This record gives sequence, structure tokens and C-alpha cells, in this order.
Amino acid sequence: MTDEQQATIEGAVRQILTAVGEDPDRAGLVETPARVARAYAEMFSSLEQPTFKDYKLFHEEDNADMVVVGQIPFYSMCEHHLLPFFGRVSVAYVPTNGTIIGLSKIPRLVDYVSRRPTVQENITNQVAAELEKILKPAGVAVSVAARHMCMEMRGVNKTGSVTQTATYWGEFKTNNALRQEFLMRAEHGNINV
Ligand SMILES: Nc1nc2c(ncn2[C@@H]2O[C@H](COP(=O)(O)OP(=O)(O)OP(=O)(O)O)[C@@H](O)[C@H]2O)c(=O)[nH]1
Ligand SMILES: [Zn+2]
Repeated sequence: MTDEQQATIEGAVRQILTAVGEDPDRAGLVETPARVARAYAEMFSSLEQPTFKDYKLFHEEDNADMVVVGQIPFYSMCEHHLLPFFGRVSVAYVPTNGTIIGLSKIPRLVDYVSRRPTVQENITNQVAAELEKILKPAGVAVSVAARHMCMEMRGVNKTGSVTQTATYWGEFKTNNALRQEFLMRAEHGNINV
């Protein structure tokens, strides 16, 4: 984020503080606008990268087994209220032609789609869409469970409610047993390894 963008955020945060009845010059708040600007730069950092490029592919002959990376934590900001929503993403794909992706790149992809104002459905679909584009796999499954602060600390005030979304592409769409295996391995399998 540029210095100019940071300065704009600082000015806006100062205005918000004043508008809600605070004194932005009191000791506890003087540095707050700059802190918020730095926090936004971090939380919305993927807006600066138009495409996800941070991945590596490998080719392993004959590997056609489903790969599952379960329970990846994520934090994002809902685009309706700019309040946090956070939870876990589980991802699986079935390789074609032995093409596999570096494992750490899947959590990096989750961060990439999360670090912007968005909604849970977009995180779910964008992880699947990127993997589809990068790997051309036989199938992709993404399941997301999250808590939304806009439903907990305001509005309907339903503390602890969990929103679940999922998308299934390719083989996961047609093969019910594969979907069940994904859910079992992602949500319950070998959590304590
Ligand atoms: N589908 C979806 N909705 C979301 C997500 N995050 C927040 N929302 C919803 O966005 C909606 C915005 O509705 P509005 O009626 O415009 O906003 P509001 O008056 O603040 O609504 P309440 O939260 O019901 O008080 C709310 O129903 C939120 O629960 C998300 O990730 N996905
Ligand atoms: Zn919201």
C-alpha cells in the first residue's frame, strides 16, 4: 500500500473517531489512525496482487489419489460491515497426469482469497476456481466453516453460530463416496497427528 493510501485511511479513521464522539487527540488514540492503516494494509494486502502466482507444481508419475489439506485457519473481513469473519477451510483435489501442488501453497491461496473485503461464498468458490485453473485436476472440493462477527457482536447477536459453505467440482460432484471421504478426512480424520 502506498504512503498516500495509508494517509487517506488515517484521515478517514480520524473522522470516524470524531463522528462517534471520541477525541482523536487523546493519548490512547493519537496513534490509532496510523495503526488502523497498517492493519488494513495487512488485512487487505491481496488487493495489490491481481492474480495468485505464489505456487509451485510438481509432477509425480501415476499419482491419482485425492490430496486433502484440512482445517486451514483463515481470517477475513465481511464486505457488508467490514467486520471480521474467521474459521477453517478444508481443501481436496484429485490430480490428473500426476500434477500436484506444493502443499503450503494451498494455505497461501486461502490467505490470498481472504485478505480483502469479501463474503464466505466467494472464499469457498475462489479457492476452488484457482485450484481448477492452476492444476486442471479431476476434481476439487472446498468446505468452509466460519463465525461472522457481524452476526455475533451486533445485528442478530447470535453468538457462536457457525456458517457452513462448500463447493464440489469434477469428480466430487458426481462421486458421492469421494465427497463423503473428503468430509470424513477433512473434518474428523487424524486431527491429532
Ligand atoms: N451470504 C453472506 N452474507 C453475509 C456474509 N457476511 C455477512 N453477510 C450478511 O450480509 C447481510 C447484509 O444485510 P443488510 O440488511 O444489508 O445489512 P444489516 O442491516 O446490517 O443486516 P443485519 O446483519 O441483519 O442487521 C446480512 O444478512 C449479513 O448477515 C457472508 O459471508 N455471506
Ligand atoms: Zn457482515
